[in-house]
Amino acid sequence: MTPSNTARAKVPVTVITGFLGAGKTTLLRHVLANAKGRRIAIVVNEFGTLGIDGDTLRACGVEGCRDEDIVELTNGCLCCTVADDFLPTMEALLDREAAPDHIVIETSGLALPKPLLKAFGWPTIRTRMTVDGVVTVVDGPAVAAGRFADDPAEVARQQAADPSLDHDNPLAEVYEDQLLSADLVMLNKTDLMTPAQADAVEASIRAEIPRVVKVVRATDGQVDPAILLGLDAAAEDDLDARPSHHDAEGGEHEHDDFESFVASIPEQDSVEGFIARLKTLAEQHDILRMKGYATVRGKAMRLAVQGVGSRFRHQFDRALSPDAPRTGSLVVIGQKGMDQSAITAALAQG
Ligand SMILES: Nc1nc2c(ncn2[C@@H]2O[C@H](COP(=O)(O)OP(=O)(O)OP(=O)(O)O)[C@@H](O)[C@H]2O)c(=O)[nH]1
Repeated sequence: MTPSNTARAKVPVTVITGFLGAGKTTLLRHVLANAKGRRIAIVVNEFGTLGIDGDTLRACGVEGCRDEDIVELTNGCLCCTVADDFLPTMEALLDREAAPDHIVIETSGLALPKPLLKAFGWPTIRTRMTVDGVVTVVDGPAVAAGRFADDPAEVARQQAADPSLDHDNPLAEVYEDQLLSADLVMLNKTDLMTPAQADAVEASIRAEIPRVVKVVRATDGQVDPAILLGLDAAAEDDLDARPSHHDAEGGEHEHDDFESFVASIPEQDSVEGFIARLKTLAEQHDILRMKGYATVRGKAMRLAVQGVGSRFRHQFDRALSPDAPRTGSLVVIGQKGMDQSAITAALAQG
């Protein structure tokens, strides 16, 4: 049986990765809205315990996106919970009466894709699925603003002190590992960039990856799914071409460079005042990501809030039941050592 026939006997899996807030869920909603009758199962992995992404997808109201087709794995990165969570989840999807035509896995924004790709070598799933491709979503403006770049002087200083160290910037390591595993890179949020900035970011992406990968530019993940699904990469058999900062450590890695917590939000007086306070908090505490829901005095709808760094989007997304508590919750994700009590106290103000 030729490889492509063998691959056809397997359910194709697309891994969507990319740093916190790059636009993975937004892309996923777009793929689902344009599934063209394909039965797509979704596995959503969250770093925090509040399943915001799964909730966002369920709210998308897309015909091809049934609740039972969305599997949420919260509280930990798939790359660390492969044996406990990931494998049983994938086997359960395959054992369904009507197995999906395609499975799409959205990793957490802090996941390192390579350990996940290795899991597809496990005997129980190796003969039944193949990694059709790894799609890495890049937050273009964040890269343009140097969010993941190392300070060259600092790296030189550290390397002078310890030649084996290439950098210890946890943001850069995660970002680079997510690029190094890619079959296709989606340079997203081009609406927030000049063409020259997008060109520079694309050049930096290509310089980072030691092989030719396709780079597509997008806004709100609006890329034809036919470009993303059907790459036929069999990435599980191509691991050597996808180096990782953590190969040297035997593939083991922790996420103790980052932390997340869920903060309760009392009813807010106004949307404007609430968002302005969130922006200030994100800047003061270098918060990487905030996402969740709030209630606003006099409003019968729930306010969905999404923050990437100090950039926020919000919308009233669904009606609140009259007897629902007038409180909200926000997942806050940052680097280790962020002042959780100060952030919690600031968010506790109405
Ligand atoms: N301006 C702009 N905002 C975008 C674009 N794509 C996504 N966003 C916004 O960026 C925020 C994060 O988008 P998500 O799709 O939730 O990002 P994510 O990668 O799934 O985030 P995590 O799962 O937390 O890592 C949301 O407010 C989106 O509306 C884009 O192309 N342009």
